[in-house]
Amino acid sequence: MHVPVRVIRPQLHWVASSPLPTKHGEFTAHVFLDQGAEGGADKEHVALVFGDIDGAQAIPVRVHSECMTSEVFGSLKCDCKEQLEYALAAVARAGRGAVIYLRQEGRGIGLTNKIRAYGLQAQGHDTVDANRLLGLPDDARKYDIAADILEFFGVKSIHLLTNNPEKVDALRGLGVEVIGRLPVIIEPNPYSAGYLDTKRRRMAHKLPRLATAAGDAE
Ligand SMILES: Nc1nc2c(ncn2[C@@H]2O[C@H](COP(=O)(O)OP(=O)(O)OP(=O)(O)O)[C@@H](O)[C@H]2O)c(=O)[nH]1
Ligand SMILES: [Zn+2]
Repeated sequence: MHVPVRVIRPQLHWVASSPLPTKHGEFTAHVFLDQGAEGGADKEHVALVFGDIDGAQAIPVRVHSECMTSEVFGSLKCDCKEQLEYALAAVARAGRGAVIYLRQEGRGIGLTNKIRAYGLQAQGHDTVDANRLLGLPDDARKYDIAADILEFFGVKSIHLLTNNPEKVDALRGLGVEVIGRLPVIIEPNPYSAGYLDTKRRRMAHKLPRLATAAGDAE
């Protein structure tokens, strides 16, 4: 059987797609093979597309970063899984849009380092200081592949589902026309409250101020 592959750029290929029914409706899952990943390992990024987005303007798009701990294991330490669910529902409700799922676990430092950082957080350090104690950047993510994927689909302009203004700036810097930002606010729980507050205070995320600082040890 001939398996079609489309080259987006030398180390980024569209390699597969299929309808994917979800509890939010039927998406089409597209897989993009990234052979430019640092350390040599290939990465498979996913775009979940709802409706016809070719040439689309002002559609809702979420550029989401992998978080195995919450999305697979149900960790309560962060809001990632609920943000992902929220975004899928919002895109389906809008009738067209996309969720781009990038395999940059732990804000790009990888699972091993994220778990090391969690170990430091368990000793009382916040999410920013934990990364720094490991000699790692606060945020090591890149969004060039998301920009390439949007261009591949012919998307003209988007509303970005995020609380992170740096993500908006990064995508704009890569040539994506981001018309506006749609907040993705998830109610904190006792384990995530300190983390979300740190994102508000130290990472400039547009999040509501905490009523109390309870659970602040992250
Ligand atoms: N290094 C590190 N990464 C974390 C931690 N908690 C969650 N992450 C990762 O953070 C990434 C998500 O980034 P966030 O800062 O939650 O949110 P964002 O994507 O910048 O902003 P939103 O678009 O509003 O979600 C995922 O890759 C998670 O695995 C942590 O304590 N340390
Ligand atoms: Zn998370």
